[in-house]
Order: sequence, then structure tokens, then C-alpha cells
Amino acid sequence: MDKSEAKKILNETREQIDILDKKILKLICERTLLGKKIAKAKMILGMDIEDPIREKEIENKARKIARKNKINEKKITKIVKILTEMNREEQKKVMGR
Ligand SMILES: O=C(O)C(=O)C[C@]1(C(=O)O)C=C[C@@H](O)C=C1
Repeated sequence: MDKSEAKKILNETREQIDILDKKILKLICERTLLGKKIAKAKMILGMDIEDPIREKEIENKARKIARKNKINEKKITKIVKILTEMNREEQKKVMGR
């Protein structure tokens, strides 16, 4: 591979990353905003915002996918923890907490 080819690959790959980033961020927003619906249901059910058992289920699924794809499980777990924290924050807005 010469420099010209390398530059082309770099630019093309960056474009691919930009497209994926946009999709990932859209999905993160969608996932977070579902907290509003969950909060309304939990208010009727008298449930707490935080559900550790459910969070562990989510974490375990994420770890399984990380292992299957040979990517860092600890990092994926951190990402999932952030996602659930964002969802909890959305719930708190609805529940006035
Ligand atoms: O499923 C729920 O009970 C939620 O509140 C959603 C969610 C999540 O982000 O997936 C958020 C907080 C809970 O601790 C568990 C999971």
C-alpha cells in the first residue's frame, strides 16, 4: 500500500465512522427518551426508577456480545452503565425527582 492508497483508505474509513457515529447517537437518544414511557408505567406500578436485576441482565447481554466480538468487556460495561444512567435521569425528569 502506498501513501496515496493509505490516505484514501483513511478518509473512506473516517466517512464510515461518521455514518456509524450518527446512527449510534440517534439510537442512544432513542434509548434515553424511552425513559419517559418507563417512568409513567413505573409511577402507576409504584416501582422504583432503579432496577438492579434488570441492569444486570442488560450488562450480561452486553458482556456476551463483547466476548463474541473480542472487544473489551469492561469498556462495554461502562458504556451500558452510562446508557442506563441516562435513562434513569430521563425517568427522574418525569417523576419530578
Ligand atoms: O427497565 C427498566 O426498569 C428501566 O428503568 C430501564 C433501565 C435501562 O436503561 O435499561 C434503566 C434503569 C433501570 O435500573 C433498569 C433499566
